[in-house]
Amino acid sequence: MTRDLTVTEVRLTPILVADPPLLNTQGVHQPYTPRLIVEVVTADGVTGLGETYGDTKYLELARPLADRLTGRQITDVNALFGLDIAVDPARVDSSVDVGGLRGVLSADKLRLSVLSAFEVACLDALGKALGLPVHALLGGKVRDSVEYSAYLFYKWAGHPKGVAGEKDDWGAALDPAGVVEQARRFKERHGFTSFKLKGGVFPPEQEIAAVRALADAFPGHPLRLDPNGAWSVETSLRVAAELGGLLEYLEDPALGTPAMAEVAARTDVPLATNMCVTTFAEIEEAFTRGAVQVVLSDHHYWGGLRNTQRLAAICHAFGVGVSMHSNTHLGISLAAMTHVAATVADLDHACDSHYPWQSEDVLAERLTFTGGRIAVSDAPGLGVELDRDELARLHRRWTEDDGALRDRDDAAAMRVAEPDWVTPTMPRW
Ligand SMILES: O=C([O-])C(=O)C[C@H](O)[C@@H](O)C(=O)[O-]
Ligand SMILES: [Mg+2]
Repeated sequence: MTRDLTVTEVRLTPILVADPPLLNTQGVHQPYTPRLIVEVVTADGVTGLGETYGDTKYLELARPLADRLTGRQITDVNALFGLDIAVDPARVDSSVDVGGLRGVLSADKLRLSVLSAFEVACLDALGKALGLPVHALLGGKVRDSVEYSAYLFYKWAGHPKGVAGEKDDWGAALDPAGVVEQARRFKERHGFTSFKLKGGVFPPEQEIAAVRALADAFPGHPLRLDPNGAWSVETSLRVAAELGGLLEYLEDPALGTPAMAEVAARTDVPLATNMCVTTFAEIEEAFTRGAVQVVLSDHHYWGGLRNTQRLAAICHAFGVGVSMHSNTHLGISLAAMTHVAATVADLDHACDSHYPWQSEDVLAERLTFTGGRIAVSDAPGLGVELDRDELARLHRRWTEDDGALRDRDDAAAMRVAEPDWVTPTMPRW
């Protein structure tokens, strides 16, 4: 049977999705966060799905890219990466993204972050057209399920008074007992057996106490702590000395490759990052200086699933571990992460995922964790279906927003509760 794989339409739908009041070193999550849903439609009527960050700077690039993809074949993904789409320099003039939570900001990284959604959508469409799962298009799975880690956050019970937002049933977690209770729920609801605590919120002593409480409550479960670069080298070393034996790894204790290299040189605790190595250009310095022992790939900003495989190969060559980072994302991206993770042989750590925090999704059927794992789908494409009504509802929320929520700004969200809040100067401790 011949198929017409020509792209006849690319639909871009920005949405706002509910997010609980999760705390990090920059501030707190907004009640709604922007995502972009990409649909690539072929002449045969096959639709492929992709998802990426939805802040304005990503949306601006998505339109010209969508126009350039239209008329090409969905198999033309490599050429997509060669397209010279101009990036407004004003969009990348701050040197970091979301206050540094996503690492450096560059025109190339911005382009890749948008391209990743197009790549995933093309692979989904191709898989559907051929009757093959995405993992098969990536060379085939080496495991039938992918392990994820519970992503624990310090958290308020609700968004600040007067802020419109969805309610959640997780309650507050502001001390060791609250963190342990949250972890218990994660385990009960999803079966996770490893835990990551987002730190950098309270002084290190309090976060050390929380990790100790987790270790007491869940003996033998791998634990991680990630302050998003909020500590000095000396503080990082103190925390490493105190928690050493309890941690699977310490994630981005200090900001930037030189500081991470200094910490790494003076501790045996492995260091992981999704901040100082977020582009291929940053690999050489970090790896040759031994600054990181695990890179947490984010297929959005690394430029898709095939680039994630390339990153894994480079990590392998340098004896550096690889796993996956996650920001607020929906089921399309979780499916994409699971397909690529299934193809990486030496994925030695459970991947991160914010998905359990997302009460809303654009999928007709949510993905579910069993024993902390997502089963690798063998259905054609990503193996997920869009819920168009829900997509329309979340898009309506985006169109009705006055612009205040269309760009993630955790410091601004924090100022609603604490008017004097400013983005902390790093290192914070
Ligand atoms: O692992 C990480 O560093 C992250 O997931 C960064 C995120 O932005 C996280 O800190 C968050 O969403 O608050
Ligand atoms: Mg991190």
